[in-house]
Amino acid sequence: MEGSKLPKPSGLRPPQIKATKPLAEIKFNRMLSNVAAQVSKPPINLRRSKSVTDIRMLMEKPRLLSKVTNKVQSTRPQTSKIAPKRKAEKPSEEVKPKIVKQAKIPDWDYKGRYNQLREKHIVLNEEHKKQISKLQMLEDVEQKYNLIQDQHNALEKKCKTLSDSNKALSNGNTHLNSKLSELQTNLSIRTKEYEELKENFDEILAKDKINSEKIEKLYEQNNFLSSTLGELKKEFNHLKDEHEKLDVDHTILKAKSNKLLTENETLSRNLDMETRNNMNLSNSITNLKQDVYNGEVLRRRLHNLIQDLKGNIRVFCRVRPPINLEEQERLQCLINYLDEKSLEIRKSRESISTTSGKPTDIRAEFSFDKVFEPGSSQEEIFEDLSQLVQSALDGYDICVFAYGQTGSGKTYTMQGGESLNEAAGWVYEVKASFLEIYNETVRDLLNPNCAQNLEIRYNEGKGTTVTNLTIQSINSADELKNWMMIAQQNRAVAATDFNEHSSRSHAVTKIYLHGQNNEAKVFYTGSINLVDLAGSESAKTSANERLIETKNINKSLSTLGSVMLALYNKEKHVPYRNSKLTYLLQSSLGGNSKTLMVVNIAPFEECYAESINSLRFAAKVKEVKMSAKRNKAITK
Ligand SMILES: Nc1ncnc2c1ncn2[C@@H]1O[C@H](COP(=O)(O)OP(=O)(O)OP(=O)(O)O)[C@@H](O)[C@H]1O
Repeated sequence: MEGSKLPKPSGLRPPQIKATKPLAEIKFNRMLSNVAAQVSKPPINLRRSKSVTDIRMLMEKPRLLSKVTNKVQSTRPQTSKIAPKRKAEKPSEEVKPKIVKQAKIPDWDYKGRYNQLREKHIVLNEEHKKQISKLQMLEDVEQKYNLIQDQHNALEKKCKTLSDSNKALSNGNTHLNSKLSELQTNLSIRTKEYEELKENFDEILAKDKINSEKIEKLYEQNNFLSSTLGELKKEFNHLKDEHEKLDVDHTILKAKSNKLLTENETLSRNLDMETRNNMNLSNSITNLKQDVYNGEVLRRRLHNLIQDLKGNIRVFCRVRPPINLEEQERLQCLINYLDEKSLEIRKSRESISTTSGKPTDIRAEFSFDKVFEPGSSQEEIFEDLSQLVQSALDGYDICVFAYGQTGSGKTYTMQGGESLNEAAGWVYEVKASFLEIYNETVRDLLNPNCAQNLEIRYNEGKGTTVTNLTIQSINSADELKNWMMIAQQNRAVAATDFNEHSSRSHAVTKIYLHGQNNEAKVFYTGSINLVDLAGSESAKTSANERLIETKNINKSLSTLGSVMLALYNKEKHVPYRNSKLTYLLQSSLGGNSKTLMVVNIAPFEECYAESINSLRFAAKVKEVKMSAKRNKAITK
């Protein structure tokens, strides 16, 4: 400053200047060294001094400031709104005066030296100005520094406070840590407990689900039961009403009951008497039943005795009537029915000799067990036949033959009905078989197309049987008739000169009877053979093509006669085996049977010869006597 006020050099020789450093420079240097010494000293109160030495310090301020700022920042929370620190300013190098080394001017050259100094002065003057402005700036900085220092102090205080709080927090933290570990332990225990509880809870949930389902079902049941209960309540009310009514009735009935009880006691006494009477009656019934059975046994014995007395072979004669106008116009024999057992037969009047006036034909008289006139009915025939049926029911084998020439009425007679005796505690099981013998061959009339062989077998104990023969159970007379019709339709039918539908075979209907008396615990087995014989006309009257049939028929019929005769003569050998018919009927023609022969004759004169033959044959049969033995009664 002083330099700027230096006087202008005169034209004189410049004063001698010692070769020492200029004064300003020396001062300046001194100042700098002071500043340096101050800086190295311990901190000072910056406010106290505003000297140039302090300037040096001030130059150092940014560094201190930055240190303080850094400390404050490290203690201060990040959210502090303090303005960002200013960039520390390095001590400017421009402070040092830039002295250009110049060529050494000789001491004597004052002017030169003056100029040189002048230049230096100018430079230093400028430098001074700069330093002044910088000083000004430093003063500002100082103010700021003071402000910052205050802030720093405040911050330090705060920092201390914070440190204290930090310590307190640290202590708290330790406490909290111990608490935390405690809590963690608790937490693990609680977690375990929680897991257990969770498991329990899950179990409970599962149970709850099941229970919910059960509850739903129970709800449904409850609803159903509620509705049922409602209905039951209604019913209950209804029943209650009825119960009340019944109560009333009950009272009335009780009164009646008491009355009846009294009556009952009286009746009870009477009943005891009745029971005693009933027991007496029951005993009487048992005795009577026994009497009935004994009477039945006696009746059977007597019946059989009568049948025996009548003869085991009985012969009926039946004369059939002309059945239509044409037959009525035909010439007829003269038949006199002498009584119910005999008849006389002869040719019509036209046969009487015109010369002698005496009949030219043979006059014949026959006696039988019964003679049935043309007007007699099936019922009349059956009335007599039924005695034999009764014998069959009593355990005898019965054989009923219808003998006679073709068209004489054999089949008609055999088709008569029958009734079964179910009286006196007897129950009968009836079966039937139907067969025919045609040209010595046996055929099942219920199974005419049967391919199997039907063979007749005779067994001494069992009687005669036919292999593969159909034996049909019969439940009523109508059923039997029905089967008989079927069998009749299946018979071999062939036309003959005498009867268009004449049968050319022997038909045997066998009815098997099994009688059982459950009270007496006995049963009998008997049978009825209804034999519809083939026509008995002689061979000469038959058509040629039927000759073989006729021969077979006549052979079997003559064998039948021979068998009868042998039985009549009590011959040892009876020729049953000579024909299928006699072989089949062996057990029914022998000693253990009762036989009825119905000889049928036609009333026509042209049949006279055959009628005489038939009547003679029947008369012979009538002579045969047999002693029939009843099948043994089997007691259960
Ligand atoms: N007592 C009777 N009353 C009424 N009609 C009868 C009587 N007997 C037989 N007839 C009738 O005479 C006819 C011949 O009778 P039926 O066929 O019974 O003879 P048949 O001797 O059995 O002959 P065949 O040997 O050819 O079998 C039949 O039309 C039958 O109805």
